[in-house]
Amino acid sequence: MSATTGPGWVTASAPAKINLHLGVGRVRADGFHPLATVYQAIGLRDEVTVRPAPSYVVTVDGDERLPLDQVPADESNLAVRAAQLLARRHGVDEAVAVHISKNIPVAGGLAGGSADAAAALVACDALWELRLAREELVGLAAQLGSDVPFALLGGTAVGTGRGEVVVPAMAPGEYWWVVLGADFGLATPEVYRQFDALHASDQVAEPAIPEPLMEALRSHDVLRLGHTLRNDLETPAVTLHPEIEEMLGAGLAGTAVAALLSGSGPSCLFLCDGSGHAHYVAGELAERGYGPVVVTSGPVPGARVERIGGPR
Ligand SMILES: C[C@](O)(CO)[C@H](O)COP(=O)(O)OP(=O)(O)OC[C@H]1O[C@@H](n2ccc(N)nc2=O)[C@H](O)[C@@H]1O
Ligand SMILES: Nc1ncnc2c1ncn2[C@@H]1O[C@H](COP(=O)(O)OP(=O)(O)OP(=O)(O)O)[C@@H](O)[C@H]1O
Repeated sequence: MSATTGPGWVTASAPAKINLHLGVGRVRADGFHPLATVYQAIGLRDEVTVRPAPSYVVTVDGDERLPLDQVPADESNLAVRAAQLLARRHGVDEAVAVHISKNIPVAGGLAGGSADAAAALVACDALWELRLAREELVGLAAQLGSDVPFALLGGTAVGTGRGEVVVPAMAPGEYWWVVLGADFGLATPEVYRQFDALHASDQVAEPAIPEPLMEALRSHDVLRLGHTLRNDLETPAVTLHPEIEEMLGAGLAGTAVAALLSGSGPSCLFLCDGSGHAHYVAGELAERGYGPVVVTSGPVPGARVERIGGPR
């Protein structure tokens, strides 16, 4: 199929994700770790625009505080891989130019590449007028990366398997977060390898979702949620980069309800009691020279079409 009608371009957005709980089990035979995680999509988001082009190309702009030159500008970019996978599966022989407007820290543990892939899937679905069911897109998403299905779903959700099996969770109300970026990145596989090294001689329990956390979410109890946040990758990440410990402590000294490493790091998250409190904590961090700092809230919806231009 090569479309000659339809939209001229499509822009989709995709949110960053955080893990309110990241329980990690012993590495599986396929090299992935079994997870029991609770994801939340937050307001910090990238936008991905696709338009027909003679070949696959990618351009990037966005928040100038980010190392935008570290986002791959070739076919290794996860958004391009998403577009190519969708085209291959549905017999589309048209290539697209992909433009990413980036706000999510790169290699920061906030699943920015996964967000871009999810946005590219929904944008290309609209551009090529495929109108696929969400479940079909979720199936493709899982082939692109463990975090990509959640980037499509959004909200608050429980993730199992290697993180790709996602089920919405009951979590009414909103939560306010301060996201503190680092001036270095962390490679996810390296952090998982460090987890393995630290647990080489332990019994690693099967990961499970803690009921007190789910109860705190159901009753929208911010203080209780703060007591139940946990990330099994925090110690491995701190072992690799001890300065993360200082970053986490800085938010707590700034009176955050709780501090947590985001995913595989190095971004740090501070749970706050409302918008005013979050802006206060962010101000405290910035005053002490920490940054970049972003105030955001969650949950928000997953990847979705924002604007459509055209016709061709
Ligand atoms: C840390 C998290 O962000 C938490 O949500 C994810 O587990 C990472 O998900 P992701 O970046 O989408 O990861 P993938 O692209 O699927 O895998 C990249 C690499 O991370 C490691 N990996 C990932 C997921 C998982 N459950 N176990 C792993 O060990 C593997 O070395 C894998 O080769
Ligand atoms: N669209 C993209 N945006 C950012 N990085 C990308 C993208 N596509 C591929 N990458 C590569 O993926 C690596 C990880 O980037 P990403 O920003 O997704 O990290 P992350 O948030 O730590 O990932 P995760 O939390 O999913 O493990 C980058 O170093 C980069 O080389």
